[in-house]
Amino acid sequence: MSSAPADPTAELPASVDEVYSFLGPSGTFTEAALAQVPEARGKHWRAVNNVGEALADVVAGRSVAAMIAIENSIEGGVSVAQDALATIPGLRIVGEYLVPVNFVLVARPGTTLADVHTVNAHPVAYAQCHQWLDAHLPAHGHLPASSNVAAAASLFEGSTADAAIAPPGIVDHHDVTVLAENIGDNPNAVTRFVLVSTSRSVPEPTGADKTSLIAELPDDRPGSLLDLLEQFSTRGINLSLIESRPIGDALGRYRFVIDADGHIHDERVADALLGLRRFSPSVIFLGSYPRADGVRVAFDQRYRDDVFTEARAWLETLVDDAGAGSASHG
Ligand SMILES: O=C(O)C(=O)C[C@]1(C(=O)O)C=C[C@@H](O)C=C1
Repeated sequence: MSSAPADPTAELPASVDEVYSFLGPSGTFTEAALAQVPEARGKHWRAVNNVGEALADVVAGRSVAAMIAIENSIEGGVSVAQDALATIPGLRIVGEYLVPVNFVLVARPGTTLADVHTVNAHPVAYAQCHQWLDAHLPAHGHLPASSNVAAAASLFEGSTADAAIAPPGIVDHHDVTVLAENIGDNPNAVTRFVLVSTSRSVPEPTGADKTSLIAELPDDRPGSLLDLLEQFSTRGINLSLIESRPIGDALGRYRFVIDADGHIHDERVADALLGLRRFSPSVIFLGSYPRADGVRVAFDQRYRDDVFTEARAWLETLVDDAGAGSASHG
């Protein structure tokens, strides 16, 4: 699945810049996402057990960056990742990667579908295979796993599960029997991954960029969410994602996870951030980075950089005039 599979026995490199953390073991979709990062090629890939451990590596300086799943086209946002980005200070998204995901049902050799009572699977993968499971194993039980590859590996490590949901490439890693192929509800499912670091330097704008933010509403009143959305709509900014997550301190309190088209170095995006900052009690800037699909989203020409610059120059003219005691009304 990946060009540079992790080698857990490899010696730890001298510098932390050489280490990338990812959800292991080798063969996961997360590893396939890391394989898309040119800077990670030839470096040490540290396989960890969950998103929290991957991000803790970055915060503690054990790795330069961590690859984490953030959104699936069927399941939506990966809540554990969204919540971690909202609560762990200092994290920045520096890249976005897409991996098509499809799944097989595997078992120990000799097992048939009729023998399967319990299925081991990562919760995000499990949620993408409901239709097939309901149709073919309506009475099965689910045993959660830390990753899809870990689910398959556990079949040989004393797991009580009879089968596991895994990536098709699992046959290269374990001596499993494939009981069924393409068991995902949607053959075109895609998972979006992000590379997270603590670097304060923002990737250069490419013209096809995304800005990720997490913001809270100032108060619980009619129109509050509309006020938040207006910060973007009045600057001609499209949102590709907006999801609510409970803040966790009381019922009915939410924070909003937002992906906006554009880069913080785009005048319209910077201006929306200023508006958001004035309005919201908590704005987390998670980063501006190139879109994985490279799509340059069209926007209304009234929100071009030079239109903002020209308007600011006009404002400065007014201030100069006023200072000289001859305010212009032009
Ligand atoms: O990377 C893997 O293979 C995983 O098991 C994790 C994960 C996820 O966390 O969303 C990745 C992609 C799939 O959508 C399902 C599970």
